[in-house]
Amino acid sequence: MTPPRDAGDTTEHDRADLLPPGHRVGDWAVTELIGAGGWSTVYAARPVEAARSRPARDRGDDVALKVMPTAGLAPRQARRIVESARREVELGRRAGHPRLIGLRESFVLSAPDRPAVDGAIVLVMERAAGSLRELLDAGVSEGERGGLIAGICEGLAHLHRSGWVHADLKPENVLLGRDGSVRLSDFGLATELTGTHGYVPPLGTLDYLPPERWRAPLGELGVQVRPSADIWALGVVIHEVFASGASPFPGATPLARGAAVQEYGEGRAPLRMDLAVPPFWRALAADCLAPTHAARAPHTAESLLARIAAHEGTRGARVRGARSRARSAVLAGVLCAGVGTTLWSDTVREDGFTDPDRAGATVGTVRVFNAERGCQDRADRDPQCSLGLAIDPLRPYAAGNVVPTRVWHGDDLTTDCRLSDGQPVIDEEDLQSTLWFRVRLPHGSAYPSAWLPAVRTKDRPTLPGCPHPASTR
Ligand SMILES: Nc1ncnc2c1ncn2[C@@H]1O[C@H](COP(=O)(O)OP(=O)(O)OP(=O)(O)O)[C@@H](O)[C@H]1O
Repeated sequence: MTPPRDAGDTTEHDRADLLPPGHRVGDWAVTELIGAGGWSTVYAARPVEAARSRPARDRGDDVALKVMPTAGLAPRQARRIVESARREVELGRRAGHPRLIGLRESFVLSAPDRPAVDGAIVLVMERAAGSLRELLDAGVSEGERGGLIAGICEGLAHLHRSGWVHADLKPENVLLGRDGSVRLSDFGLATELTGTHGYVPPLGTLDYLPPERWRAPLGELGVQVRPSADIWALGVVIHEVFASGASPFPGATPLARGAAVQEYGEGRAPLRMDLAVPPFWRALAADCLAPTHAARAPHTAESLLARIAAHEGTRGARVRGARSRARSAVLAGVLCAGVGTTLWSDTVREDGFTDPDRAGATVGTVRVFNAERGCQDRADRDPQCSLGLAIDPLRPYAAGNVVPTRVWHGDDLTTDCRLSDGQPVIDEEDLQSTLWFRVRLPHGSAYPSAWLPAVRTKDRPTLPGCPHPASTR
């Protein structure tokens, strides 16, 4: 919960705030420091009685104490802390769920001997074994990743169903039980929706703010947020889980990455995900990271969860089927070896695409160019190096507007016309073009033809202009 104008890191705490092991806080005795955020310090603690009578290894009743000091703060800051605690307590009371960290009680600490924490607000929470941030730092195993993301989605789906927006989703706030199960935490910014929006103070963690938050006006009630803001943050987290903690947005600092988010949001830069993110999760993250609220809104936590369930359900079957497919692929490779590299040069058209055999018809070839480093030398048609072809060249070139058929660097596509005033597309080298080529797809494809943006090829064959397509928007 860091002010957006900060660098996104938590501030250093005054050491006088820190409570030593054994210090009594209400009915609890501090056992160790867990960590500190911008406005609070979190300690592990156990019930005072148990601290005296039970062996250290018995941690069944361990709790986490979130201590939010108010002493010495300006009245506005103190009000902010009180408001943040109120939100946490309210949400804990009304929207409890196995995927949300449990809140046991809250009270104001009386500690006249320690003025730094006297009057602090204390939340007594279920203690988690760690956070997703710690797991990312240590390295998440491949087998854990899907389950973690599904757990986060379950928590978000419950929050959104209950009419709340978390508004500060990030790996520090994804806590993990001893069994690895997910518990969302830190509801200090969570807000209840009134209609389609909720309002939050102008705080948050820069790396997880969607493009629209960077220009959101600050009204009397705060800044407007919608559930799609949590979905954006989820997209960043998915990327981090699969790309060793790396953000999908380039930049050495949270502010620089924030600038990259804004460029992307304004259509001035493409979304560039790490190649380590597997295709299914890449597509899911891309939907979460749709640049506008409107494009993101169809991707609810519920719908993402359903997609994950279907994917995880078929994963076992796919792994089992992979061996036999690998055998078939070897056979297919042998059979195709003499065919050459021009794809889909067979005749036929049902859809208005020019029949190359027709007298006088003009067709050309465009060779696919993938500017992404590491993808040009690969011959294995790795899905992570594949490029999409648009369904509609008048709509944004993004997930949701691409045909299922993928293409790779070096593929030759047959094209019969060019459209000069399609949707502008910017490539990885910041070249922008509104030129598109209509290309034909192989028999049996879901669409008979699709559109290649000119930034994805170096070729400029002489072709007639395409009849202007009616947008499918
Ligand atoms: N119930 C809990 N059990 C175990 N660890 C917790 C618990 N609650 C918070 N933590 C950990 O304590 C640390 C501090 O949490 P806190 O909520 O104060 O700040 P933050 O989320 O890191 O930052 P900020 O709130 O300023 O955005 C975090 O690393 C968090 O993972």
